[in-house]
Amino acid sequence: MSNKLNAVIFDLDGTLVDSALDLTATLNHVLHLEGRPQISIDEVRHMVGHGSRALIIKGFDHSGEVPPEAELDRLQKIFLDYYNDHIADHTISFPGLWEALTELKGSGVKLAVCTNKVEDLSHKLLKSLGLDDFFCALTGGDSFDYKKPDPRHLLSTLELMGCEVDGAVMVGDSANDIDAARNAAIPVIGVTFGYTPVPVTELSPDRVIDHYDKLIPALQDLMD
Ligand SMILES: O=C(O)COP(=O)(O)O
Ligand SMILES: [Mg+2]
Repeated sequence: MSNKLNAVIFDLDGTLVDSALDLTATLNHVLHLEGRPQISIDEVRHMVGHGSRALIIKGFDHSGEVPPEAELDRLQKIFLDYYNDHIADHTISFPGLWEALTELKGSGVKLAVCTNKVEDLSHKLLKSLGLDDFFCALTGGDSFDYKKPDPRHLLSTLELMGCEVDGAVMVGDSANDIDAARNAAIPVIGVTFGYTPVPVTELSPDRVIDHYDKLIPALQDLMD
């Protein structure tokens, strides 16, 4: 790998932002409308990362039958409408993120977001949190016919950034991020504060950080 860092691609939920409260409230809104019991934030934390439809399926599976596809279409629409209105009620960026992004961008590294969340809503969330200006590209779960863990999701994001695999690093919280990066031959940093049913260390990312003040040292370490 080149020893010059050119691009850092971040996952969104559980990596850049702590969105579990708003995702839980949205899922509970849909469950309530369907007469299902509510679900706790700790359970939802283990269900995020595969997009809203997967979250709805896991949420319903938790208390009984998963609705058929046509019903899921209707429920996903309700979910996305409600989430659109509550996307940043409680969602915040993780500590130290702002400082790390400022330093990276200031040193000429291109930054992007690659998430399985819907692209429009991801833009809206970053804008609501004042983070959108840091990123030169954002791709979502509906941007292409493929999404993480498919490596093409990362490779297409890099293409939009005008960057090569060489000199790029992925930062993520779950297996989808680590698998996508591995399959794209991009080194990956795992964050311990995100949403994953298994500890991120068990997924064997190239480096692990527990706070954004460790990001730049970890990136430098990877480039050595
Ligand atoms: O599950 C989602 O909606 C998105 O999750 P991600 O940002 O971690 O890819
Ligand atoms: Mg994530």
